[in-house]
Amino acid sequence: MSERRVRVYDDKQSLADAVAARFLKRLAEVLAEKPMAHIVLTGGTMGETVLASVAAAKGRDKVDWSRVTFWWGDERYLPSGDPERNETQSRRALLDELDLPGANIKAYPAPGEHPTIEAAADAYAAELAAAAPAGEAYPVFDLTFLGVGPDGHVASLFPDHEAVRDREHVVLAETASPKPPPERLTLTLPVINSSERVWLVLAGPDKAGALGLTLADANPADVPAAGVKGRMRTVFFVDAEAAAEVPENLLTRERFWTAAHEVPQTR
Ligand SMILES: O=C(O)[C@H](O)[C@@H](O)[C@H](O)[C@H](O)COP(=O)(O)O
Repeated sequence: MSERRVRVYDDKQSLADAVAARFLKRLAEVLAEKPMAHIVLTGGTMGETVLASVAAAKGRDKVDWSRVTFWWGDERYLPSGDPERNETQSRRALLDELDLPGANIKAYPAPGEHPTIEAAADAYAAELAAAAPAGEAYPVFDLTFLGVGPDGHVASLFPDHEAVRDREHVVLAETASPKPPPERLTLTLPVINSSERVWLVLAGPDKAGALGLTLADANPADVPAAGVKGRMRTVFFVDAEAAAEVPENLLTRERFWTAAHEVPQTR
């Protein structure tokens, strides 16, 4: 039974630090149960801020990162190494600091690697299938991170765009993104929702409307974040500004976790 929670923190930095601490703890719990964890990262400033907090976290090196595979929910279709690529930003914030085999970083193709952007989407779908359990199209994602745009978009699934309604494909090309750059690759909503847990991380007053509509169960075609539902848990980690339009009874107000939540050793 999937449960939806809203956890509110005073400000953007304590939000990012708390999500980072929870991530390391959750990762240790996953690795106590299975040989490889599959994590889906997000682009955007909050996604990057959370990764920077993980990089700075005391418990970071207690994790056996060789047992973690990183995917992305979407990617800007830009040349490899472009500073605007989600992969570049995730590497800079965290991944390049970890003792992590390159094969564990599952980057989307860049322009030129395939004849078309649609072929690039198919190539990433094939990579997901290659890492999947027999007969499945993609791995079991233990945790998917998502940022949320002011219009309620998640990954590169934008309001009223075809991709947000698609239930057939695993990866799609978006060629008219209202958020630059226009060309992107994205997981579809069913694939995002196949995740055991989805954590949406939002900060700032410009997200209050989207969060309010999401929690009021708006139509996902209009507010894609409203269509997000992890198999076990869906948690919105937000700062006080983003929570401004959420009814108090839906909020769990938290202070940043204390060091009491140590990260168990998995190395
Ligand atoms: O490629 C991207 O831009 C992201 O995947 C996108 O979905 C992002 O997460 C949201 O736009 C929120 O971005 P912010 O956290 O910067 O507001």
